[in-house]
Amino acid sequence: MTHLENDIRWMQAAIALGERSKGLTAPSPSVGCIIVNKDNQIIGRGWTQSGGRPHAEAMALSQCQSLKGATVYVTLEPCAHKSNRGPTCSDSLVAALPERVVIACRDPDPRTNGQGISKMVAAGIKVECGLLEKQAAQSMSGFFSRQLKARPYVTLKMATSLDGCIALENGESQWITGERARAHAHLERMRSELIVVGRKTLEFDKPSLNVRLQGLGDRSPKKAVLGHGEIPSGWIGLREPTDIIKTTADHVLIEGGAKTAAAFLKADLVDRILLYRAPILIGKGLHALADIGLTNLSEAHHRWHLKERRTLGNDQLEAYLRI
Ligand SMILES: NC(=O)C1=CN([C@@H]2O[C@H](COP(=O)(O)OP(=O)(O)OC[C@H]3O[C@@H](n4cnc5c(N)ncnc54)[C@H](OP(=O)(O)O)[C@@H]3O)[C@@H](O)[C@H]2O)C=CC1
Ligand SMILES: Nc1c(N[C@@H]2O[C@H](COP(=O)(O)O)[C@@H](O)[C@H]2O)[nH]c(=O)[nH]c1=O
Ligand SMILES: [Zn+2]
Repeated sequence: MTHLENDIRWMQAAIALGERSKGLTAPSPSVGCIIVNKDNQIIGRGWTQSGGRPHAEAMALSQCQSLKGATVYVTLEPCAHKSNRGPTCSDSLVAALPERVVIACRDPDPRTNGQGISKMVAAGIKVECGLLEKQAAQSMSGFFSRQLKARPYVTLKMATSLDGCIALENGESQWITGERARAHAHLERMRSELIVVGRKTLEFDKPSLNVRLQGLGDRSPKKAVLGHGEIPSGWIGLREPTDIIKTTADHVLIEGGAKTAAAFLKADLVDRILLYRAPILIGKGLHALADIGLTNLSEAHHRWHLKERRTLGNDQLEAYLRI
């Protein structure tokens, strides 16, 4: 394995650690950190804890005796700002003095942005930034979206038939996709702070919108309804799609129906589409999307690119990111 391949492997592991707390840390990012000694063995692992503290680096550092000759892999630039909620990670790293710190993404938060790197460089630590930057930024998508676009990261989920329907004409939609696809969708719920459905879906499906995966029930997010009627107890009411900006969520999952999905697309608020497609035909049913205001076919192209494709039982999942 080359030096670069080795760095990539550890950074991928750090990204996977950060993903563990996605959905739990808002408004903080879910950072991952791995520390390896001079023999390339793991001596510390950390990820941002629930509520945003302790930070990933603090957790990983607490497991190490000495960082002599060590390399720290971290998905986000170590923080440089003072907080009464915990130590400043760049100061902690300067005190621990590893040989190298490899960072995926520079922190866009102005309290750190470059200052964490400068402190460590000034202390004589070799610092490299930019390894697997895109992949790491995707793992902290909600944080980057709030910092750079001042809104949460929005995923639209649709469970369709082969012919693009999400329900029969009479509204029946449970179930289109099979158990494995639905379990995967529950993992997506777990990584969100808020799930949104439209008023018709609320009335017709009476959905639970919780995480029904063994041991992960406490990772169920908040739920919201888009519309103008009464708001049931325990739900958040959204009068229009842009109301998600006012919530505390960094990752929002839109679970439909057709009018709600179209409303978020029309408002240009969708960053990612999860298309779960079952091998069934519905024919005269409810099409996945209501009007999105398209007047010209050329406007529809070059908006989405396929990021991932996988088989889940009998169903297919395609994940698309906005271009
Ligand atoms: N297979 C799947 O993945 C899914 C299937 N479904 C199915 O979809 C069907 C329901 O879909 P559909 O009929 O399209 O209804 P929706 O669930 O999308 O709800 C429509 C309502 O949402 C509100 N709404 C929509 N757009 C806006 C907007 N821009 N601003 C404010 N409020 C808005 C309105 O509420 P109001 O009238 O209060 O103003 C509207 O009546 C059901 O049969 C359900 O089973 C649902 C989810 C997923
Ligand atoms: N029909 C359908 C889905 N429907 C979505 O799931 C909601 C029901 O959630 P819950 O009550 O928690 O099970 C429903 O209102 C709609 O948003 N999802 C899928 O993965 N596959 C499916 O075939
Ligand atoms: Zn920190």
